[in-house]
Amino acid sequence: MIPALILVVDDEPAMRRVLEIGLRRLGHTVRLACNGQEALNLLAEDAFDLVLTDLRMPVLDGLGLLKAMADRGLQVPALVMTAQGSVDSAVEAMKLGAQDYLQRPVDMDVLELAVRRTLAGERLRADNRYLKEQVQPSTQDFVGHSPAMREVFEQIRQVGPTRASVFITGETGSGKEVAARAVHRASDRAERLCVAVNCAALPAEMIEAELFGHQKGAFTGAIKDRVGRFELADGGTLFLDEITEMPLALQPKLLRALQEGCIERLGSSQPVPVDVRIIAACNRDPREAVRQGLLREDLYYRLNVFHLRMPALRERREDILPLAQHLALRQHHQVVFAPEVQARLLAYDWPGNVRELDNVLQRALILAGPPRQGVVQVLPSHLPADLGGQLVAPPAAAPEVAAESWAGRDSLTLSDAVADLEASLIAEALRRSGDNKRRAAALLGISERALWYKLGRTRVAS
Ligand SMILES: Nc1ncnc2c1ncn2[C@@H]1O[C@H](COP(=O)(O)OP(=O)(O)OP(=O)(O)O)[C@@H](O)[C@H]1O
Repeated sequence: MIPALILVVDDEPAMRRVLEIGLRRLGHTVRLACNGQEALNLLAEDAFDLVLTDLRMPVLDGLGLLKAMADRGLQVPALVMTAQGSVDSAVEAMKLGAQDYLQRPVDMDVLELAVRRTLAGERLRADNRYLKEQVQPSTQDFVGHSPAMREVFEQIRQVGPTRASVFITGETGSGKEVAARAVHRASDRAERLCVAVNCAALPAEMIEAELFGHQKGAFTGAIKDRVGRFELADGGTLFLDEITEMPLALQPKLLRALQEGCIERLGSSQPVPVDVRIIAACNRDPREAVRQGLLREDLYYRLNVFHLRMPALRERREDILPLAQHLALRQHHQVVFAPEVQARLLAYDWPGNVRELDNVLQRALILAGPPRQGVVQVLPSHLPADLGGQLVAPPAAAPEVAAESWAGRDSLTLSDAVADLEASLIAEALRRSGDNKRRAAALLGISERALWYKLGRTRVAS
């Protein structure tokens, strides 16, 4: 459990003392106030994690305190203590933002549970706030039908339930974060958080505080205590994306945290135990980064217990169309791709991988306009001009090539020439698709059925 700073507000000194002792025993730091006004003064001075308040008090009562907190935008979770039978005031308090209410006399076990639940809820909200800063992939969707992706799924199934650190490599946008979240979901930590940190997205000087948290006053601007992502991920998984971008000076501290299972917030020398599984990722060869002195070798070995390689999208072209459908559905669109669109999507090399496919699709959905009868038609004009156009269109050199071959021909009839050109394009499409008829048909911009028909009547060797 994370030790929290709790403000206890009660006008009865004996009750304050009992609560103080009980909460301290649970490892929390406790401050005391004897009415709402005093509480407000303390709230202005410190960053509290939780307020536990009585309702009936002189000067400013519990409801008045909750209202004043809301008016001042103080988002500290609050628990209220009510006298037995006073359900109305408990309801009133909940309406004013209290998380829960406890009946007096307060049972210490019930209090412990309520505090735990409230702090965990607050952690979850804090984590969501963090994660919203990043592109948050939908957690349940991990599409892949290709043999390469089936292999990835199998590896995740095997390594997921272990505690092993996983190192994911793969080109940008190939789905390393989606894979990391899938590993987390396949583990017995799935109920806890998977917290992501992109080491390249954060300024170097901020990474340390983000990871380890800080005490109030640890540096200029540290106006309150802050829990770091290590602590947020306690019991769960910490995903360190672009690990080779982590400042070299910080890497020994990370290694120590992994070896010792505890961290220290900046500005504090008190070790905080954390139970975190680490998944790291990078889109370059990590051994090269080690050779270049960007990634410490000892850290690399610690992280790379299990290596997972995400294949580039062009290595698994059969995933392109199902992924495109899936990404469109994510935007709540049912789509139909014109044959030429399919061909161009399949022919393109996707250096930005699934993310680039997603971008192309979002653009296409905008250009395609609203759905008709629930379906969006994506046409070639909705794709960027430079996307995959090179494959199906005959290359600029084609006329000369054709002209040469025409010279020695017996027949100059147009239908024979067109049939020959068609046959050679079909042969090329089959070659490029590894004799996969469905993919070859898409490359040619015709239906698979039409391809089978043409194969039946042409001289193409399939
Ligand atoms: N197999 C997949 N199924 C569904 N969506 C995917 C898949 N792979 C990637 N995506 C989507 O593509 C986008 C990029 O994926 P992700 O962020 O996991 O890539 P990455 O390899 O971590 O990228 P980077 O190297 O830039 O950090 C996300 O929107 C993600 O949801």
